[in-house]
Formats: sequence, C-alpha cells, structure tokens
Amino acid sequence: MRIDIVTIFPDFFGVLDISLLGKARERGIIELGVHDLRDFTYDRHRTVDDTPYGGGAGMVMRPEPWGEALDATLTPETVVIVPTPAGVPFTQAAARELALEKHLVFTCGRYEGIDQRVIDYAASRARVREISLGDYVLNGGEVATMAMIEAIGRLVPGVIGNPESLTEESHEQGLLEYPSYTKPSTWRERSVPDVLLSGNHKAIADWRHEQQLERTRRVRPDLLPDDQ
Ligand SMILES: O=C(OCc1ccccc1)c1cn[nH]c1
Repeated sequence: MRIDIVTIFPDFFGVLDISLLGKARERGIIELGVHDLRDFTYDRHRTVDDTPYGGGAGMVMRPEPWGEALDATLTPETVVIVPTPAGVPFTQAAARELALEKHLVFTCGRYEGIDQRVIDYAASRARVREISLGDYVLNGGEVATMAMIEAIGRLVPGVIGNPESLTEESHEQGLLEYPSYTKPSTWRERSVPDVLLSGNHKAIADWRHEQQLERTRRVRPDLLPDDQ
C-alpha cells in the first residue's frame, strides 16, 4: 500500500518512521510520502489560505495549491481521505476496508477547511471519503490522519506479525474486548479470575464472551442489536 499525506505541517509526520509502521515501511509493505502544501504555491509568501466568500470568521484553504497537490498524487485507484468534523464516523470496519486499498491520499485541512471545489474536483478524479474521528473539532486534519493511518496501517496484510491477535480486539466482532490479565496471579490483594487459571478452554472462551457482552452492555449499549 502507498500512503500520501498533503499538509502544511509535514514535520508532524516524522513520528511515522518509528515502531510498527516504521518497520512496515522498511519491509516495503507500506510506502509513505509526505508533501508540504506550500510547495504547491508560487507567491512569495507561499499563501495557502484566504478570506471566505460570503463573509464569516476564519480563513479557508485556497483551491489552487490543493489542485496542484492532488494532480501530483492522485491516480484513478486512489482513495482520497478528508478528515473533517463533517464526515462519516470512522469505524474499525472502515479501517479494514481501507487497509485493502492500493493507494490512500490524506488531505489535512486547517483553518475553516478546504475550498469545497477541491473536494468536488477530487471526486471527479478518484474516490473521496470525508471521515470524522468523532464529534469534536481539532485545529487541523493532521492528528486525525495520524490516528487513521495507525488504525488502517496495522490491518494491512503483513504488518502485524500475528494476525490472530487482530480477531479478538474491541469492535472486531462488534463487541468490546474482554479484560486481560498476566503474571503475577495475585497483585496488591487482587487475584486473576479463577477460570483463566483453570486450563478449561471452553469455560475460558465462554467467560470471555460473557465479559465482552457485559462490558458492551455497560459501556456501549449502542453497539448491541436490540435482542442482546
Ligand atoms: O477537526 C477535525 O478535522 C480537522 C479539520 C478539518 C477541516 C476543518 C476543521 C478541522 C476532525 C474532528 N473529528 N474528525 C476530524
């Protein structure tokens, strides 16, 4: 998979050289390109924003630099991901689907956002997904992009050593994950549930599923179909 990011803060993504994604890049499983939007401006001040038509507070990102940045990165098979509070909620299912794509381009908006014509133009050239991480507002798309790249990157085939560990995570079967324990079996007067020390794999699996249901009922009833 190739990932391109267009941003006015390219240094922000230096951290993607580290850890799991750093290794996936070394192994050639994921290719990453970070592009400074200002490299696609031609005025002396490398201007990327301007005042909004129709008035109102704040600034809007100008279309010209974005058009050039997209021309330099888009292919017909690209999925353009636009982090925005006005987007479709991001889910583990979306991460799984996007992990199978060949090419993702993340467009990091700042200020009040990107001129709408850029999104419309991109949609004439490639698939565009306007995605929200949650119902809150960040100053720009960079943090949201980092989170999505981590959620998607770890699902790209070959990135995680043991894909088995991916099947029992929260949200994988639509439920929250069961509580986990490791040595010592007693810690500060608190002991690990006996069933987990029993060696009875059926009882352990049943206990874990019940814990998933109980935790999901308590914390995220919205995830449960009405009959559970
Ligand atoms: O703030 C966000 O994206 C950055 C952004 C993009 C466009 C205009 C303002 C801010 C965001 C919140 N949830 N998911 C994404």
